[in-house]
Amino acid sequence: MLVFPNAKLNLGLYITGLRPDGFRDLESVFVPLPWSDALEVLPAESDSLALTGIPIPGEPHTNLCWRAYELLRADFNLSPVQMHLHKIVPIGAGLGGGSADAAFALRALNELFELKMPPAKLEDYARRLGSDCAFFIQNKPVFAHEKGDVFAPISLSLAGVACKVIYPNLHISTAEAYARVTPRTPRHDLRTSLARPMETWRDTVSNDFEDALTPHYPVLGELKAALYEAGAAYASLSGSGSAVYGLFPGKEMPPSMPVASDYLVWSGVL
Ligand SMILES: C[C@](O)(CO)[C@H](O)COP(=O)(O)OP(=O)(O)OC[C@H]1O[C@@H](n2ccc(N)nc2=O)[C@H](O)[C@@H]1O
Ligand SMILES: Nc1ncnc2c1ncn2[C@@H]1O[C@H](COP(=O)(O)OP(=O)(O)OP(=O)(O)O)[C@@H](O)[C@H]1O
Repeated sequence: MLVFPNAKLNLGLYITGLRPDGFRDLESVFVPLPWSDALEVLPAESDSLALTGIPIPGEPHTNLCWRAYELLRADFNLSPVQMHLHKIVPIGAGLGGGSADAAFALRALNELFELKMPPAKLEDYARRLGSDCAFFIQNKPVFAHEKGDVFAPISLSLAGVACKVIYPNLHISTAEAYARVTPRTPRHDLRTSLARPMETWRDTVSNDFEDALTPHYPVLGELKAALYEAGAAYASLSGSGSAVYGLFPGKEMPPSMPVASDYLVWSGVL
């Protein structure tokens, strides 16, 4: 079975409190971004995991796809599998790429072994692998709160909007990013702000990681300014960075922009 784990963007992200377990409470809207890895999962004589594409730090058995398989194997009688992950989505980017691999592995194994788990059950497994993972089980725009793994439906859709995402070849660790932010009450209600025209989001929709990280990584501010300069109606850091995106509604494609040769860029329509 071949699946294509896609990335996500965060529209607004507010870190609202510190939880007793040391994690933060947050509020954000997640939307799928069609920048994808490729993951093949097949029944096999013996277990194996092949990794190609962008190198992933860590031992293969700690890869989130493999951890997804081990999580299910602890509860179900699964035969060996061979997995092949071709990594395309940049790592440490705030795009949830590793989390998507884990969630798509759970979904693929559910189908392959006919486990018949409903989405809510798959989300429970996904939460055990990372805060971002559960989003990718249903993979549609949602308002996320608590640890970012509890969802409420939202009517917003960015379908058809031109978008550019720029990864400035900078790995920002999620834990490091959270450590730099002091939780606070959001200045604006996120869902109310997002219901207004996109041109107003610049003044009312923000990502708390941006204020905390930009002084340490000025390139984040420079990319955001360049996206506005190129005509974006809204531009922001995604998640804990370092990817920065711009939205260009009404355009068939985002404008071309010169960037350094070691940056990774996704341009397309959501
Ligand atoms: C920044 C976001 O991408 C926004 O969507 C996510 O919150 C990150 O989710 P993730 O990469 O799946 O993160 P996890 O693997 O669960 O956690 C990595 C580290 O981030 C911090 N963390 C994560 C989520 C959260 N709600 N509070 C936290 O404080 C913790 O220090 C944790 O050890
Ligand atoms: N399939 C995978 N893809 C990416 N990272 C993985 C994967 N499996 C395990 N990891 C580990 O997770 C770390 C990346 O986590 P990190 O949270 O920084 O990035 P991410 O999952 O790509 O996206 P985000 O920045 O949105 O959380 C890597 O350093 C690697 O050790």
